[in-house]
Amino acid sequence: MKIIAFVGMPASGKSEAARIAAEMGIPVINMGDVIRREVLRRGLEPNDSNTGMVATELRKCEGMDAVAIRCVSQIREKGSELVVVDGVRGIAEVECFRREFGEGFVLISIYAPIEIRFSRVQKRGRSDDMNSIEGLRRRDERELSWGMGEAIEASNVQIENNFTLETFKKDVVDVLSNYSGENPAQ
Ligand SMILES: Nc1ncnc2c1ncn2[C@@H]1O[C@H](COP(=O)(O)OP(=O)(O)OP(=O)(O)O)[C@@H](O)[C@H]1O
Repeated sequence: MKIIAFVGMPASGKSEAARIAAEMGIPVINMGDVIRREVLRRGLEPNDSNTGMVATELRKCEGMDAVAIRCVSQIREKGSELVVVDGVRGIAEVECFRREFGEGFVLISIYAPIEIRFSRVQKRGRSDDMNSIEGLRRRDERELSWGMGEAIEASNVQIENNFTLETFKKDVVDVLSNYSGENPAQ
């Protein structure tokens, strides 16, 4: 079984990469959805402050790999040879997946500079998005405090997302194709 996870700073392009994987017919588990589901279950509005609060609380009560542990059973339930995980946020989550899936776990980091990420956030208009570059910087810091930097450093493959969506799509398809198909290269 191969598990491919995407990691990267907010708005670097992880969801876009997961969407491309889904288009290739690969099942996708979204780690952010685990948190957003919990926010709704608690009857809260799914905005940035509530998703941040619930994510912090889950990790505080259940450990830094709380969200990853919840994903492992969902990954196994897919019963697929290849599953993509969108939204690894910290090194404890990487360690959890490596413990569970060993060499079958591949981490792909996606990089784009903050100015480009902010311009994309402004166009995205998601309910938990921030409306200033300072807001994005604060979110970067929150995610870095969860070990995002170490998770990025632990990645097996890096993809830059500084150019057009077409270029990014081609790069993501190239990397994913290495791991799917009849004769995976790695
Ligand atoms: N190369 C690109 N060119 C133009 N727009 C892009 C590119 N890559 C991503 N985007 C857009 O930028 C926005 C942010 O990307 P996306 O939502 O995939 O980021 P993310 O890493 O999943 O963010 P988060 O961590 O906040 O969930 C989206 O609207 C996406 O469509």
